[in-house]
Amino acid sequence: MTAADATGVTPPAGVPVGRRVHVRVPATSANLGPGFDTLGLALNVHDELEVEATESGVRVDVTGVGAGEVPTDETNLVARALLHVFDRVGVVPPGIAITATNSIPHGRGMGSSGAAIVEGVLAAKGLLEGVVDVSDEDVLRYATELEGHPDNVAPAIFGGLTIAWVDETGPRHKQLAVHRGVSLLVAVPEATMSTTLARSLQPTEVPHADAVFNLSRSALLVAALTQSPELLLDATEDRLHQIYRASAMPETSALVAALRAAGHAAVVSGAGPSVLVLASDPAARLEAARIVEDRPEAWHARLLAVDIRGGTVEPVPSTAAA
Ligand SMILES: Nc1ncnc2c1ncn2[C@@H]1O[C@H](COP(=O)(O)OP(=O)(O)OP(=O)(O)O)[C@@H](O)[C@H]1O
Ligand SMILES: N[C@@H](CCO)C(=O)O
Repeated sequence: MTAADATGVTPPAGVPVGRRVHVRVPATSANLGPGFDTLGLALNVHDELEVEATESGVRVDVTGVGAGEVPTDETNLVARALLHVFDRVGVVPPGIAITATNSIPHGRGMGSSGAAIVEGVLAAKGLLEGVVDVSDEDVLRYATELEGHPDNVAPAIFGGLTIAWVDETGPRHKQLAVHRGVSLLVAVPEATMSTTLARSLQPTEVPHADAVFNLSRSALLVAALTQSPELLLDATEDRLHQIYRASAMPETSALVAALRAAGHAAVVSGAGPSVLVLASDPAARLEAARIVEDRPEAWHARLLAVDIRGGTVEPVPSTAAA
């Protein structure tokens, strides 16, 4: 039983020490050309982690991407997201031990920060099972509060293609299945690009004609990705973000231009510097991969698929003797 505090309000019971959850979250590619801060696609590259409620403190062990680079205390982005949820639901957090095995490249435009945030939020949801209900809509809300825009976190949570928007109630989403003819290529460079830097290059106002241009292309893109892949080249044109960021990533800009000149629907993936190609058939994807490999710069051409499952959290049975 939980005792009432001095105000007479009964605080929620805490999370039992020893409870463990397993979390798996996909990489994402946001914007998809014209859908700035709106469209996103989940990719079949995943971070996985185990999170345990402990007596005290926050400890993070990282294997794979980010090992030796990201913080291993409560300032780690996954830990921050987890603690944010406890704060929002008004439950005192237990100690936390996070063991992460990461595969999503950082700062490349494959949604690593959005994935890390969703990892922390889903871990909190799993640890809070039976204590406080955290719905899928809450997961989207808490993740967007930290990421600042919903276009990466929505596909990381729900999988597939997502349209995300924000109204007076908070972030919302619609998930869609991608046409089976669409195949994906992501060209990943050595260089990184911080999303914060990329966003600082955006103007606060754009010409009305450019806004109309992007409205038409983003509406068309939803049709192209779900029904009519032959329209992908026209549907991935953009005037709202890529031109403003091009000077910060000239090699990305040159690769997008070369691929598009050869008829491939290439766009900057997220805030860059990776390039996403939405190919309308597997042969076109291989031709695009050859263009990527022929560039003078070092690009890693990754043939990927759409993740349709989205982020998951599962309880890990206790190994302690009953
Ligand atoms: N698994 C993780 N654990 C801890 N910190 C992470 C993790 N993944 C990403 N980060 C943090 O997020 C930063 C990258 O975020 P940033 O938004 O700049 O790029 P991105 O999310 O990879 O790309 P984009 O938003 O364009 O898709 C990393 O440098 C690191 O500080
Ligand atoms: N919509 C975001 C995606 C990257 O986080 C941007 O382009 O800034």
